[in-house]
Amino acid sequence: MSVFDHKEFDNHEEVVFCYDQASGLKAIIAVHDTTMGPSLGGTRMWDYASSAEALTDVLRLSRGMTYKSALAGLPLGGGKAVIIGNAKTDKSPELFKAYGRFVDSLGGKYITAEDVNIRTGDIEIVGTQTRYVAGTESKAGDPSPHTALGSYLGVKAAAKHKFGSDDVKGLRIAIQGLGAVGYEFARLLANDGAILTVCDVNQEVVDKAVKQLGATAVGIDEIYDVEMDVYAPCALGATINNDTLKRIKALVIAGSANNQLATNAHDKIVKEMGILYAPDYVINAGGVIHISSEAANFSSEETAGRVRGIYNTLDLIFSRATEEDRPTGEIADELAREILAAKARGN
Ligand SMILES: NC(=O)c1ccc[n+]([C@@H]2O[C@H](COP(=O)([O-])OP(=O)(O)OC[C@H]3O[C@@H](n4cnc5c(N)ncnc54)[C@H](O)[C@@H]3O)[C@@H](O)[C@H]2O)c1
Repeated sequence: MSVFDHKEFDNHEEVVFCYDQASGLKAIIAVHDTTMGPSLGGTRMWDYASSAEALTDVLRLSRGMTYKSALAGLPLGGGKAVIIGNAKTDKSPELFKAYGRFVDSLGGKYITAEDVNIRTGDIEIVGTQTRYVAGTESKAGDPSPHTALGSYLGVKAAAKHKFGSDDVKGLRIAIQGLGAVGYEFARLLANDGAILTVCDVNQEVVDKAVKQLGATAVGIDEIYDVEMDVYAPCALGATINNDTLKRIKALVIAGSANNQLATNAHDKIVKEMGILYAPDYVINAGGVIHISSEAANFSSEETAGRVRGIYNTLDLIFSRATEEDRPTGEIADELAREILAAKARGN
């Protein structure tokens, strides 16, 4: 089957298959859309069962980056790359150098950064072969605090629409995952008087949240059953699915995780259940805003202002979804397409 007939093909501008025999590199770079600017998106390393699975992932993820950056108001397009391989056994300096040469061959159409299983150290090696890298330790650094801030503001915007006030004091928030983003997100909410229930596979961070944030700890499978106003997925993808929706009692879903909905159909299902869902790529855009500050030369004030803008973007999405009685994810996609169309027309 050709890429053009692939179900996830969405007018991608360029899809590059990268192979380097000496290092064993097998990667796919997908540049989805450069209407707004050069495409930016992380590189993911995953032991895909097949190259077809890798292609599906990179086509879908690169399209998501176009929408994410457009709605975050960034002068950047959407791209993404996947390296096919086992992150524990297949990484080598030669592999990342070979990959860097492929990134460089695109002449700046694609700027790469970290994603799942890729660390800043790996990107530093890529950066020895190309200047089209972002999110390195020596430049923008860790995006997680900005992702946490944007997600916290997203909860406030959702609370305003669902509960009539964006004050989170007294709101019962169930947080799944207390990692780089989740812990800071929890801290911001606890500071405002939210009542937290948390879980993580790492007992150390759970104990810390209990002690420092006054959170209640539950087991990783119990999180779906607790009494909550807001469910905040901050760990895994696809936790909003047919099974968990039978258990989640929240009226708001707002968290930092990527790909929260198991399928696109769950956008409509949560709406019909009366749950207000903050579309994942909108609420967690703080990270890409942070990383793009390097590629787009934003000052730290401008970056922070753009992260704060996530509140207004979600406010707009929630208002339009209510007025038109439509799912929030559908509205977010539509707004992103409107931004791209206006730019293409030169407005
Ligand atoms: N870091 C960013 O700036 C950023 C930006 C956008 C989106 N995201 C998304 O936000 C989520 C969190 O990112 P992060 O950077 O904090 O990652 P992280 O790896 O630092 O934290 C993830 C946490 O989830 C925990 N976890 C794993 N499996 C779990 C389970 N079954 N139940 C509960 N907890 C579990 C881990 O122990 C870890 O503490 C991810 O989905 C990520 O893709 C992160």
